[in-house]
Amino acid sequence: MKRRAGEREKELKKKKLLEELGESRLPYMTPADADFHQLWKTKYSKLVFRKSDTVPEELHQMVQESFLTLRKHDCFFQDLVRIKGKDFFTPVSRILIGNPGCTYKYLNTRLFTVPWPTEGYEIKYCSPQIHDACKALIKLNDYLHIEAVKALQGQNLLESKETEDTPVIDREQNFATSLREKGSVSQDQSSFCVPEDDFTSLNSRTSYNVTLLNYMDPLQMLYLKQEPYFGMGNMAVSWHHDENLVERSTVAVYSYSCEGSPAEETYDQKLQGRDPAVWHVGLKVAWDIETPGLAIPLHQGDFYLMLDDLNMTHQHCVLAGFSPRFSSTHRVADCSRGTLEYIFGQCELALQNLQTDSNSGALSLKSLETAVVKQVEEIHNEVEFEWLRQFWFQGKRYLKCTDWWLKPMAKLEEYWRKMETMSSLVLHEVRKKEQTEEQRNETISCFLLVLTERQRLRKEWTARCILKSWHKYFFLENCNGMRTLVAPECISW
Ligand SMILES: O=C(O)CCC(=O)C(=O)O
Ligand SMILES: [Fe+2]
Repeated sequence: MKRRAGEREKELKKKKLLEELGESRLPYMTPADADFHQLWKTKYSKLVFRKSDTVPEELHQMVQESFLTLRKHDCFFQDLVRIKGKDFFTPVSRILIGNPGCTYKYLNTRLFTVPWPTEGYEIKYCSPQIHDACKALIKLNDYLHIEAVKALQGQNLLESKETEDTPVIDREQNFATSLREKGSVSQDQSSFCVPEDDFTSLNSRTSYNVTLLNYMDPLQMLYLKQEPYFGMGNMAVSWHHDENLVERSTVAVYSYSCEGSPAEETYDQKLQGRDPAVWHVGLKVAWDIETPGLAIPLHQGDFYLMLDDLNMTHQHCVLAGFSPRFSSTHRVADCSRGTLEYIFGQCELALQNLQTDSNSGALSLKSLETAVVKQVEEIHNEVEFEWLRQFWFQGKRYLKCTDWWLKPMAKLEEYWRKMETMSSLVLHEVRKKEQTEEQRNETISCFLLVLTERQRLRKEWTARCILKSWHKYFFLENCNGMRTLVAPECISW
Protein backbone atom coordinates (compact mmCIF):
# COMPACT_ATOMS: atom_id res chain seq x y z
CA MET A 1 0.00 0.00 0.00
CA LYS A 2 2.78 2.36 1.00
CA ARG A 3 4.53 1.69 -2.31
CA ARG A 4 1.35 2.34 -4.26
CA ALA A 5 0.92 5.69 -2.46
CA GLY A 6 4.54 6.59 -3.28
CA GLU A 7 3.99 5.72 -6.93
CA ARG A 8 0.81 7.79 -7.08
CA GLU A 9 2.67 10.74 -5.64
CA LYS A 10 5.40 10.40 -8.28
CA GLU A 11 2.78 10.16 -11.01
CA LEU A 12 1.14 13.37 -9.84
CA LYS A 13 4.50 15.12 -9.69
CA LYS A 14 5.25 13.99 -13.23
CA LYS A 15 1.85 15.12 -14.49
CA LYS A 16 2.26 18.50 -12.85
CA LEU A 17 5.70 18.99 -14.40
CA LEU A 18 4.39 18.11 -17.87
CA GLU A 19 1.47 20.51 -17.44
CA GLU A 20 3.82 23.28 -16.36
CA LEU A 21 6.07 22.61 -19.32
CA GLY A 22 3.20 22.95 -21.79
CA GLU A 23 4.72 23.45 -25.23
CA SER A 24 8.16 24.35 -23.92
CA ARG A 25 10.92 21.84 -23.25
CA LEU A 26 13.81 21.49 -20.80
CA PRO A 27 17.34 21.96 -22.19
CA TYR A 28 19.60 19.03 -23.08
CA MET A 29 23.02 18.70 -24.61
CA THR A 30 24.64 16.67 -27.38
CA PRO A 31 28.30 16.57 -28.45
CA ALA A 32 27.51 19.56 -30.72
CA ASP A 33 27.10 21.76 -27.63
CA ALA A 34 30.17 23.56 -26.30
CA ASP A 35 29.43 22.64 -22.67
CA PHE A 36 28.59 19.01 -23.36
CA HIS A 37 31.80 17.56 -21.90
CA GLN A 38 31.74 19.88 -18.92
CA LEU A 39 28.17 18.80 -18.13
CA TRP A 40 29.10 15.14 -18.55
CA LYS A 41 32.14 15.50 -16.26
CA THR A 42 30.25 17.29 -13.52
CA LYS A 43 26.76 15.74 -13.51
CA TYR A 44 27.08 12.43 -15.34
CA SER A 45 30.60 11.31 -14.44
CA LYS A 46 29.54 7.74 -13.67
CA LEU A 47 28.48 7.24 -17.25
CA VAL A 48 31.47 5.83 -19.12
CA PHE A 49 31.47 5.67 -22.90
CA ARG A 50 33.84 3.74 -25.16
CA LYS A 51 34.07 4.06 -28.91
CA SER A 52 33.89 0.93 -31.03
CA ASP A 53 37.58 1.11 -32.00
CA THR A 54 38.57 0.26 -28.41
CA VAL A 55 36.92 -3.17 -28.76
CA PRO A 56 38.80 -6.05 -30.47
CA GLU A 57 37.61 -6.48 -34.04
CA GLU A 58 37.07 -10.24 -33.69
CA LEU A 59 34.78 -9.65 -30.72
CA HIS A 60 32.71 -7.17 -32.76
CA GLN A 61 32.38 -9.71 -35.54
CA MET A 62 31.40 -12.55 -33.25
CA VAL A 63 28.83 -10.51 -31.33
CA GLN A 64 27.27 -8.85 -34.35
CA GLU A 65 26.93 -12.19 -36.06
CA SER A 66 25.24 -13.59 -32.95
CA PHE A 67 22.64 -10.78 -33.03
CA LEU A 68 21.86 -11.54 -36.66
CA THR A 69 21.63 -15.28 -35.95
CA LEU A 70 19.18 -14.72 -33.10
CA ARG A 71 17.08 -12.46 -35.32
CA LYS A 72 17.16 -15.00 -38.14
CA HIS A 73 15.89 -17.67 -35.76
CA ASP A 74 13.05 -15.38 -34.52
CA CYS A 75 14.34 -15.36 -30.97
CA PHE A 76 13.38 -11.76 -30.09
CA PHE A 77 9.97 -11.10 -28.55
CA GLN A 78 8.02 -8.08 -27.46
CA ASP A 79 6.99 -8.46 -23.82
CA LEU A 80 3.52 -7.80 -22.52
CA VAL A 81 4.56 -5.92 -19.40
CA ARG A 82 2.41 -4.52 -16.63
CA ILE A 83 2.91 -0.90 -15.56
CA LYS A 84 0.72 0.63 -12.86
CA GLY A 85 -1.91 -2.09 -13.30
CA LYS A 86 -2.08 -1.72 -17.09
CA ASP A 87 -0.67 -4.04 -19.74
CA PHE A 88 1.60 -2.79 -22.52
CA PHE A 89 3.66 -4.35 -25.26
CA THR A 90 7.25 -3.15 -25.26
CA PRO A 91 8.25 -1.54 -28.58
CA VAL A 92 11.61 -3.32 -28.41
CA SER A 93 11.83 -7.09 -28.74
CA ARG A 94 13.94 -8.95 -26.25
CA ILE A 95 15.68 -12.14 -25.27
CA LEU A 96 17.47 -12.92 -22.00
CA ILE A 97 20.70 -14.90 -22.11
CA GLY A 98 22.73 -15.81 -19.03
CA ASN A 99 23.57 -18.23 -16.27
CA PRO A 100 21.56 -21.46 -16.37
CA GLY A 101 18.53 -21.34 -14.09
CA CYS A 102 18.70 -17.58 -13.62
CA THR A 103 15.76 -15.22 -14.23
CA TYR A 104 15.38 -11.46 -14.48
CA LYS A 105 12.21 -9.69 -13.53
CA TYR A 106 11.29 -6.31 -14.95
CA LEU A 107 7.92 -4.55 -15.11
CA ASN A 108 6.17 -7.58 -13.58
CA THR A 109 7.55 -9.88 -16.24
CA ARG A 110 9.96 -12.62 -15.30
CA LEU A 111 12.27 -13.51 -18.14
CA PHE A 112 14.05 -16.85 -18.11
CA THR A 113 17.61 -17.12 -19.38
CA VAL A 114 18.53 -18.96 -22.49
CA PRO A 115 21.61 -20.45 -20.83
CA TRP A 116 24.98 -19.54 -22.22
CA PRO A 117 27.49 -22.41 -22.40
CA THR A 118 28.54 -23.05 -18.79
CA GLU A 119 30.86 -25.66 -17.38
CA GLY A 120 29.03 -28.42 -15.52
CA TYR A 121 25.76 -27.92 -17.41
CA GLU A 122 24.56 -29.93 -20.31
CA ILE A 123 22.69 -27.58 -22.58
CA LYS A 124 21.07 -28.69 -25.82
CA TYR A 125 20.69 -25.85 -28.31
CA CYS A 126 18.28 -25.98 -31.22
CA SER A 127 21.12 -25.38 -33.65
CA PRO A 128 24.91 -25.00 -33.59
CA GLN A 129 24.45 -21.35 -34.63
CA ILE A 130 22.41 -20.62 -31.51
CA HIS A 131 25.11 -22.28 -29.42
CA ASP A 132 27.70 -20.04 -31.10
CA ALA A 133 25.54 -16.97 -30.55
CA CYS A 134 25.28 -17.67 -26.82
CA LYS A 135 29.00 -18.36 -26.67
CA ALA A 136 29.76 -15.02 -28.34
CA LEU A 137 27.62 -13.24 -25.77
CA ILE A 138 29.43 -14.80 -22.83
CA LYS A 139 32.69 -13.64 -24.45
CA LEU A 140 31.27 -10.13 -24.65
CA ASN A 141 30.12 -10.51 -21.04
CA ASP A 142 33.64 -11.37 -19.90
CA TYR A 143 35.08 -8.47 -21.85
CA LEU A 144 32.61 -5.97 -20.40
CA HIS A 145 33.21 -7.33 -16.90
CA ILE A 146 36.89 -6.47 -17.18
CA GLU A 147 36.15 -3.07 -18.68
CA ALA A 148 33.79 -2.32 -15.79
CA VAL A 149 36.41 -3.31 -13.22
CA LYS A 150 38.94 -1.05 -14.91
CA ALA A 151 36.47 1.83 -15.08
CA LEU A 152 35.54 1.49 -11.40
CA GLN A 153 39.21 1.47 -10.46
CA GLY A 154 39.84 4.44 -12.69
CA GLN A 155 37.19 6.41 -10.84
CA ASN A 156 38.23 5.15 -7.40
CA LEU A 157 34.78 3.76 -6.84
CA LEU A 158 35.88 0.90 -4.66
CA GLU A 159 34.35 0.76 -1.20
CA SER A 160 36.96 -0.65 1.15
CA LYS A 161 40.39 0.68 2.12
CA GLU A 162 43.65 -0.95 1.13
CA THR A 163 44.97 -3.56 3.54
CA GLU A 164 48.41 -2.67 4.75
CA ASP A 165 49.84 -6.12 5.26
CA THR A 166 49.62 -7.41 1.71
CA PRO A 167 52.36 -6.19 -0.60
CA VAL A 168 50.88 -4.45 -3.61
CA ILE A 169 52.60 -6.75 -6.07
CA ASP A 170 51.11 -9.87 -4.44
CA ARG A 171 47.68 -8.42 -4.39
CA GLU A 172 47.98 -7.43 -8.00
CA GLN A 173 48.98 -10.94 -8.97
CA ASN A 174 46.23 -12.53 -6.85
CA PHE A 175 43.56 -10.47 -8.48
CA ALA A 176 44.79 -11.02 -11.99
CA THR A 177 45.13 -14.74 -11.31
CA SER A 178 41.69 -15.11 -9.83
CA LEU A 179 40.18 -13.36 -12.81
CA ARG A 180 42.18 -15.47 -15.23
CA GLU A 181 41.17 -18.63 -13.40
CA LYS A 182 37.62 -17.65 -14.02
CA GLY A 183 38.58 -17.62 -17.68
CA SER A 184 37.34 -14.11 -18.07
CA VAL A 185 40.39 -12.10 -18.86
CA SER A 186 42.84 -11.95 -21.70
CA GLN A 187 46.48 -11.15 -21.05
CA ASP A 188 46.27 -7.60 -22.34
CA GLN A 189 43.36 -6.81 -20.03
CA SER A 190 44.98 -8.11 -16.84
CA SER A 191 47.57 -5.44 -16.13
CA PHE A 192 45.85 -3.63 -13.32
CA CYS A 193 46.03 -3.71 -9.57
CA VAL A 194 43.34 -4.26 -6.99
CA PRO A 195 43.76 -4.94 -3.27
CA GLU A 196 42.50 -8.42 -2.47
CA ASP A 197 39.78 -7.29 -0.06
CA ASP A 198 38.26 -5.11 -2.75
CA PHE A 199 37.94 -8.13 -4.94
CA THR A 200 34.64 -9.32 -3.50
CA SER A 201 33.04 -5.92 -3.67
CA LEU A 202 34.31 -5.30 -7.17
CA ASN A 203 33.43 -8.73 -8.38
CA SER A 204 29.92 -8.78 -6.95
CA ARG A 205 29.13 -5.50 -8.67
CA THR A 206 30.51 -6.39 -12.08
CA SER A 207 29.98 -10.15 -12.46
CA TYR A 208 27.12 -10.02 -14.86
CA ASN A 209 24.88 -13.06 -14.62
CA VAL A 210 22.55 -12.10 -17.47
CA THR A 211 22.37 -9.99 -20.58
CA LEU A 212 19.06 -8.66 -21.81
CA LEU A 213 19.23 -8.24 -25.57
CA ASN A 214 17.08 -5.59 -27.25
CA TYR A 215 16.14 -5.29 -30.89
CA MET A 216 14.05 -2.78 -32.78
CA ASP A 217 13.62 -1.81 -36.38
CA PRO A 218 12.09 1.70 -36.30
CA LEU A 219 10.67 1.29 -39.80
CA GLN A 220 8.49 -1.54 -38.55
CA MET A 221 7.02 0.56 -35.77
CA LEU A 222 3.83 2.37 -36.57
CA TYR A 223 4.12 4.63 -33.61
CA LEU A 224 6.86 5.55 -31.19
CA LYS A 225 6.38 7.67 -28.09
CA GLN A 226 7.92 11.13 -28.14
CA GLU A 227 10.36 11.99 -25.39
CA PRO A 228 8.21 14.33 -23.26
CA TYR A 229 10.56 16.50 -21.14
CA PHE A 230 13.38 17.60 -23.44
CA GLY A 231 11.93 17.06 -26.90
CA MET A 232 14.56 14.45 -27.74
CA GLY A 233 12.28 12.80 -30.33
CA ASN A 234 11.35 9.16 -30.88
CA MET A 235 11.91 6.86 -27.92
CA ALA A 236 12.50 3.10 -28.19
CA VAL A 237 12.66 2.75 -24.39
CA SER A 238 11.08 5.38 -22.12
CA TRP A 239 12.78 6.98 -19.11
CA HIS A 240 13.48 4.42 -16.41
CA HIS A 241 15.80 3.07 -13.75
CA ASP A 242 16.88 -0.51 -14.40
CA GLU A 243 15.23 -2.70 -11.78
CA ASN A 244 16.00 -5.96 -10.02
CA LEU A 245 19.77 -5.34 -9.90
CA VAL A 246 22.30 -5.87 -7.15
CA GLU A 247 22.74 -2.53 -5.40
CA ARG A 248 25.37 -0.25 -6.97
CA SER A 249 26.17 -2.83 -9.63
CA THR A 250 27.34 -1.71 -13.04
CA VAL A 251 25.23 -2.06 -16.18
CA ALA A 252 27.19 -2.45 -19.43
CA VAL A 253 25.55 -1.86 -22.81
CA TYR A 254 26.98 -2.85 -26.19
CA SER A 255 25.18 -1.13 -29.04
CA TYR A 256 24.93 -2.30 -32.64
CA SER A 257 22.95 -0.19 -35.03
CA CYS A 258 22.89 -1.53 -38.56
CA GLU A 259 23.83 1.78 -40.15
CA GLY A 260 24.63 2.01 -43.84
CA SER A 261 26.78 5.03 -44.52
CA PRO A 262 27.61 7.25 -41.52
CA ALA A 263 24.25 8.79 -40.76
CA GLU A 264 25.51 11.96 -39.12
CA GLU A 265 27.06 13.29 -42.30
CA THR A 266 23.65 14.08 -43.69
CA TYR A 267 22.63 15.92 -40.54
CA ASP A 268 22.90 19.67 -40.47
CA GLN A 269 24.91 20.31 -37.29
CA LYS A 270 23.47 23.80 -37.11
CA LEU A 271 20.08 22.31 -36.35
CA GLN A 272 19.09 22.18 -32.71
CA GLY A 273 19.07 18.96 -30.77
CA ARG A 274 20.10 15.43 -31.51
CA ASP A 275 20.30 13.86 -34.97
CA PRO A 276 17.07 11.88 -35.38
CA ALA A 277 18.80 9.39 -37.70
CA VAL A 278 21.23 8.27 -35.03
CA TRP A 279 20.47 6.13 -32.00
CA HIS A 280 21.26 7.79 -28.66
CA VAL A 281 21.11 7.00 -25.00
CA GLY A 282 19.40 9.79 -23.08
CA LEU A 283 20.23 10.57 -19.46
CA LYS A 284 18.72 12.83 -16.87
CA VAL A 285 19.12 13.39 -13.16
CA ALA A 286 16.08 11.91 -11.42
CA TRP A 287 13.65 14.50 -10.04
CA ASP A 288 15.80 17.43 -11.12
CA ILE A 289 14.71 19.94 -13.71
CA GLU A 290 17.69 22.26 -13.23
CA THR A 291 20.38 20.01 -14.70
CA PRO A 292 20.18 19.74 -18.50
CA GLY A 293 19.69 16.27 -19.95
CA LEU A 294 22.31 14.48 -22.01
CA ALA A 295 21.93 12.66 -25.34
CA ILE A 296 24.91 10.53 -26.31
CA PRO A 297 25.09 9.23 -29.89
CA LEU A 298 25.69 5.49 -30.22
CA HIS A 299 27.28 4.17 -33.38
CA GLN A 300 27.93 0.64 -34.51
CA GLY A 301 29.95 -1.21 -31.84
CA ASP A 302 30.14 1.55 -29.20
CA PHE A 303 29.49 0.60 -25.60
CA TYR A 304 28.73 2.41 -22.37
CA LEU A 305 28.80 1.63 -18.66
CA MET A 306 26.53 2.92 -15.93
CA LEU A 307 28.75 2.72 -12.87
CA ASP A 308 27.97 2.44 -9.19
CA ASP A 309 24.79 4.31 -8.14
CA LEU A 310 24.24 6.09 -11.49
CA ASN A 311 21.21 3.91 -12.15
CA MET A 312 19.65 5.07 -8.87
CA THR A 313 20.43 8.77 -9.06
CA HIS A 314 19.72 9.11 -12.79
CA GLN A 315 17.24 7.79 -15.31
CA HIS A 316 18.00 6.75 -18.85
CA CYS A 317 16.05 6.22 -22.05
CA VAL A 318 16.84 5.00 -25.54
CA LEU A 319 16.26 7.37 -28.44
CA ALA A 320 15.58 5.70 -31.74
CA GLY A 321 17.51 6.39 -34.92
CA PHE A 322 16.44 5.33 -38.42
CA SER A 323 18.18 1.97 -38.75
CA PRO A 324 17.50 -1.33 -37.00
CA ARG A 325 19.50 -1.67 -33.83
CA PHE A 326 20.51 -4.35 -31.32
CA SER A 327 21.87 -3.86 -27.84
CA SER A 328 23.21 -6.27 -25.28
CA THR A 329 22.68 -5.00 -21.74
CA HIS A 330 24.78 -6.87 -19.19
CA ARG A 331 23.49 -6.84 -15.62
CA VAL A 332 24.08 -8.25 -12.18
CA ALA A 333 20.51 -9.39 -11.59
CA ASP A 334 19.52 -9.73 -7.97
CA CYS A 335 18.49 -13.34 -8.08
CA SER A 336 18.05 -13.95 -4.37
CA ARG A 337 14.52 -15.08 -5.23
CA GLY A 338 15.11 -15.58 -8.93
CA THR A 339 16.98 -18.83 -9.47
CA LEU A 340 15.74 -22.31 -10.05
CA GLU A 341 17.81 -23.43 -7.10
CA TYR A 342 15.95 -20.97 -4.89
CA ILE A 343 12.44 -21.96 -5.97
CA PHE A 344 13.20 -25.68 -5.75
CA GLY A 345 14.43 -25.05 -2.19
CA GLN A 346 11.19 -23.23 -1.36
CA CYS A 347 9.04 -26.03 -2.79
CA GLU A 348 10.95 -28.68 -0.90
CA LEU A 349 10.46 -26.66 2.27
CA ALA A 350 6.71 -26.49 1.68
CA LEU A 351 6.40 -30.18 0.91
CA GLN A 352 8.00 -31.06 4.21
CA ASN A 353 4.57 -30.46 5.68
CA LEU A 354 3.04 -33.25 3.62
CA GLN A 355 3.18 -36.86 4.75
CA THR A 356 2.02 -40.15 3.26
CA ASP A 357 0.64 -42.92 5.42
CA SER A 358 2.86 -45.93 4.75
CA ASN A 359 -0.06 -48.36 4.96
CA SER A 360 -2.96 -46.63 3.29
CA GLY A 361 -0.95 -44.21 1.16
CA ALA A 362 -3.28 -41.45 2.39
CA LEU A 363 -1.89 -37.91 2.38
CA SER A 364 -2.09 -35.62 5.39
CA LEU A 365 -0.51 -32.47 6.79
CA LYS A 366 2.12 -32.74 9.51
CA SER A 367 1.28 -29.45 11.15
CA LEU A 368 -1.70 -27.13 11.16
CA GLU A 369 0.14 -24.36 12.93
CA THR A 370 -0.80 -21.01 11.45
CA ALA A 371 2.80 -20.04 10.67
CA VAL A 372 3.41 -23.31 8.84
CA VAL A 373 0.17 -23.15 6.84
CA LYS A 374 0.87 -19.54 5.93
CA GLN A 375 4.38 -20.30 4.72
CA VAL A 376 3.26 -23.25 2.60
CA GLU A 377 0.39 -21.32 1.00
CA GLU A 378 2.68 -18.37 0.25
CA ILE A 379 5.17 -20.65 -1.46
CA HIS A 380 2.22 -22.11 -3.38
CA ASN A 381 1.44 -18.60 -4.66
CA GLU A 382 5.08 -17.91 -5.41
CA VAL A 383 5.57 -21.00 -7.55
CA GLU A 384 2.28 -20.47 -9.36
CA PHE A 385 2.52 -16.74 -10.11
CA GLU A 386 6.24 -16.03 -10.16
CA TRP A 387 7.27 -19.14 -12.07
CA LEU A 388 4.67 -21.33 -13.75
CA ARG A 389 2.30 -18.65 -15.03
CA GLN A 390 5.15 -16.31 -15.91
CA PHE A 391 6.82 -19.07 -17.91
CA TRP A 392 3.80 -20.39 -19.76
CA PHE A 393 2.41 -16.92 -20.39
CA GLN A 394 5.42 -16.30 -22.57
CA GLY A 395 4.37 -19.30 -24.55
CA LYS A 396 6.89 -21.48 -26.17
CA ARG A 397 9.34 -18.70 -26.96
CA TYR A 398 12.19 -20.41 -25.13
CA LEU A 399 11.89 -23.44 -27.37
CA LYS A 400 13.26 -21.34 -30.24
CA CYS A 401 16.67 -21.73 -28.63
CA THR A 402 16.66 -24.65 -26.21
CA ASP A 403 14.44 -27.04 -24.28
CA TRP A 404 16.47 -26.40 -21.13
CA TRP A 405 13.55 -25.06 -19.04
CA LEU A 406 11.03 -27.80 -19.84
CA LYS A 407 12.25 -30.36 -17.33
CA PRO A 408 12.55 -28.01 -14.35
CA MET A 409 9.16 -26.47 -15.20
CA ALA A 410 7.56 -29.93 -15.24
CA LYS A 411 9.09 -30.57 -11.82
CA LEU A 412 7.79 -27.26 -10.47
CA GLU A 413 4.35 -28.14 -11.80
CA GLU A 414 4.51 -31.45 -9.97
CA TYR A 415 5.36 -29.60 -6.74
CA TRP A 416 2.52 -27.15 -7.40
CA ARG A 417 0.05 -30.02 -7.83
CA LYS A 418 1.05 -31.38 -4.45
CA MET A 419 0.54 -27.94 -2.95
CA GLU A 420 -2.97 -27.83 -4.43
CA THR A 421 -3.63 -31.04 -2.54
CA MET A 422 -2.17 -29.41 0.58
CA SER A 423 -4.58 -26.48 0.29
CA SER A 424 -7.57 -28.81 0.18
CA LEU A 425 -6.14 -30.74 3.10
CA VAL A 426 -6.11 -27.55 5.17
CA LEU A 427 -9.84 -27.13 4.53
CA HIS A 428 -10.45 -30.76 5.30
CA GLU A 429 -8.54 -30.57 8.58
CA VAL A 430 -10.14 -27.40 9.93
CA ARG A 431 -13.54 -28.98 9.48
CA LYS A 432 -12.57 -31.62 12.02
CA LYS A 433 -13.24 -30.80 15.62
CA GLU A 434 -9.73 -31.50 16.84
CA GLN A 435 -8.69 -27.86 17.14
CA THR A 436 -10.02 -25.28 19.55
CA GLU A 437 -12.34 -22.64 18.15
CA GLU A 438 -9.66 -20.03 18.56
CA GLN A 439 -7.01 -22.09 16.77
CA ARG A 440 -9.39 -22.82 13.97
CA ASN A 441 -10.32 -19.18 13.48
CA GLU A 442 -6.68 -18.17 13.38
CA THR A 443 -5.81 -20.81 10.78
CA ILE A 444 -8.83 -19.99 8.66
CA SER A 445 -8.31 -16.25 8.62
CA CYS A 446 -4.65 -16.54 7.66
CA PHE A 447 -5.45 -19.20 5.05
CA LEU A 448 -8.21 -17.06 3.62
CA LEU A 449 -5.90 -14.09 3.22
CA VAL A 450 -3.43 -16.05 1.05
CA LEU A 451 -6.27 -17.70 -0.84
CA THR A 452 -7.92 -14.35 -1.61
CA GLU A 453 -4.62 -13.12 -3.01
CA ARG A 454 -4.42 -16.32 -5.11
CA GLN A 455 -7.88 -15.67 -6.48
CA ARG A 456 -7.06 -12.04 -7.29
CA LEU A 457 -3.89 -13.02 -9.10
CA ARG A 458 -5.61 -15.80 -11.04
CA LYS A 459 -8.15 -13.28 -12.30
CA GLU A 460 -5.40 -10.84 -13.22
CA TRP A 461 -3.51 -13.52 -15.17
CA THR A 462 -6.68 -14.64 -16.95
CA ALA A 463 -7.23 -11.05 -18.08
CA ARG A 464 -3.64 -10.84 -19.29
CA CYS A 465 -4.06 -14.07 -21.27
CA ILE A 466 -7.22 -12.75 -22.93
CA LEU A 467 -5.43 -9.54 -23.85
CA LYS A 468 -2.57 -11.51 -25.31
CA SER A 469 -4.85 -13.60 -27.49
CA TRP A 470 -6.56 -10.39 -28.59
CA HIS A 471 -3.22 -9.05 -29.59
CA LYS A 472 -2.71 -12.15 -31.71
CA TYR A 473 -6.08 -11.45 -33.31
CA PHE A 474 -5.29 -7.89 -34.34
CA PHE A 475 -1.60 -8.16 -35.01
CA LEU A 476 0.28 -10.44 -37.30
CA GLU A 477 3.80 -11.54 -36.69
CA ASN A 478 6.31 -11.04 -39.48
CA CYS A 479 9.41 -13.10 -40.04
CA ASN A 480 11.50 -11.02 -37.63
CA GLY A 481 9.14 -11.63 -34.75
CA MET A 482 7.95 -8.01 -34.96
CA ARG A 483 4.23 -7.52 -34.97
CA THR A 484 2.46 -5.35 -37.44
CA LEU A 485 -0.99 -3.93 -36.99
CA VAL A 486 -3.49 -5.34 -39.43
CA ALA A 487 -7.13 -4.54 -39.80
CA PRO A 488 -9.27 -7.47 -38.59
CA GLU A 489 -10.69 -7.92 -42.08
CA CYS A 490 -7.18 -8.67 -43.40
CA ILE A 491 -6.94 -11.78 -41.29
CA SER A 492 -7.97 -14.83 -43.24
CA TRP A 493 -9.79 -17.49 -41.25
O1 LIG B 1 19.67 -0.32 -25.46
C1 LIG B 1 20.17 0.44 -24.66
O2 LIG B 1 21.07 1.25 -24.92
C2 LIG B 1 19.67 0.42 -23.21
C3 LIG B 1 18.43 -0.37 -23.04
C4 LIG B 1 17.89 -0.23 -21.67
O3 LIG B 1 17.96 0.77 -21.05
C5 LIG B 1 17.25 -1.40 -21.06
O4 LIG B 1 17.05 -2.42 -21.73
O5 LIG B 1 16.95 -1.33 -19.86
FE1 LIG C 1 17.75 0.39 -18.97
